[in-house]
Amino acid sequence: MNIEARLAALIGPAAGRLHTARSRNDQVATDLRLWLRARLDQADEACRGLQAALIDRAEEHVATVMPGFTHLQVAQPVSLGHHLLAYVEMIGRDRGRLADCRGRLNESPLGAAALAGTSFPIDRAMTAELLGFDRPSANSIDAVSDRDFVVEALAAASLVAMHLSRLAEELVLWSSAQFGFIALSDRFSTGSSIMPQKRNPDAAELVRGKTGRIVGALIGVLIVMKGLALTYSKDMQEDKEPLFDAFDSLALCLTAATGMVRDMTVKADAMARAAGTGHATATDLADWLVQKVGVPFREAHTITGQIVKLADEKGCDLKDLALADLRGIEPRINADVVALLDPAQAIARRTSEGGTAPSEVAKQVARARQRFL
Ligand SMILES: N/C(=N\CCC[C@H](N)C(=O)O)N[C@@H](CC(=O)O)C(=O)O
Repeated sequence: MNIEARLAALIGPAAGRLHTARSRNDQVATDLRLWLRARLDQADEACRGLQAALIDRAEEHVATVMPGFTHLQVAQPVSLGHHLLAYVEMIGRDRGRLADCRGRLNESPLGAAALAGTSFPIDRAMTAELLGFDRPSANSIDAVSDRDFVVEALAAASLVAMHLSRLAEELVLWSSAQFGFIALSDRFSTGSSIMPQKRNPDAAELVRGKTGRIVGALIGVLIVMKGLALTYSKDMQEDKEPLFDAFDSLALCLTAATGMVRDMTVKADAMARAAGTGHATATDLADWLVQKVGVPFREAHTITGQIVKLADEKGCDLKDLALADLRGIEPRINADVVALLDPAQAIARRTSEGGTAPSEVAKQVARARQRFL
């Protein structure tokens, strides 16, 4: 209506012809699809940038040993590069979802008019093509009624944000004094107004926090839409604020995550030390007992459990026990086991496809570059 008024001021009554065969109902549905299409493309590009940063850092740290966790308890040693590539896969699926959403939303509602179509002899295929849509929408009532493309985009954005939030949580943990695995750069951390020693991982915390906003936007639009009889109702105007906010927040989060990954200093020594605690190679000992001594896995599990208990009593890690201590519990253990318990050797053995051995992670890096960049 504003454009029409401005045109009237410029060219006079002929401006009144502009709205022929149109309604705000098909116009707003068209404009929103055009806007969202551009933002989905930007989000995809930003995801690709994050993948590039993760792949570069993974390549640098193919053989950097760190503890892998389950239940946030030390589980088995892994390669840091392997861990970072896990996020590359997640963001890769996110990009697939953004692309699926783009494909489905790229139909032109223009010409649906208010809801029933129009008696004017318009060419919907021509306007669809001029606006870069794949085709005109098939049903004029559907064209002005639904905002499922908004919900779908917000769902895809929520999944990206959820992945970024998990990455951010790890950066928060890893940069703490207790972990000491990384240092975030000054660009992405701040001091405290009162405690001079502090470096707070603000940017990572904000990524985690903004994820709540983005998921909130998804739930908000779903709730707006769920009770609306067809076709257009003014309630649908409430889709804009959460949608715009969510995509602004997502862009910020992707920029911050990419910067943090590129800038972070990896403290490989601290990671290696941590991988040598928590008896991270206990599974390797149990597997050796199965493979070399021939005991059933359950018995190997029990023997290894007794050895772990002994290490706890002595206040050391499993890998630091003397051979005599190991043999005191299981006499069939021999000197081969000493090297076996080294975390670096533990990762090197896990050569199964997609596994954590540096040789395998190097292959994953090369494949990820081909698939995503
Ligand atoms: N008021 C209205 N549509 C407004 C759509 C734009 C709105 N700002 C939005 O974002 O949904 N619909 C009228 C038709 C019209 O004004 O074209 C109706 O269906 O009665």
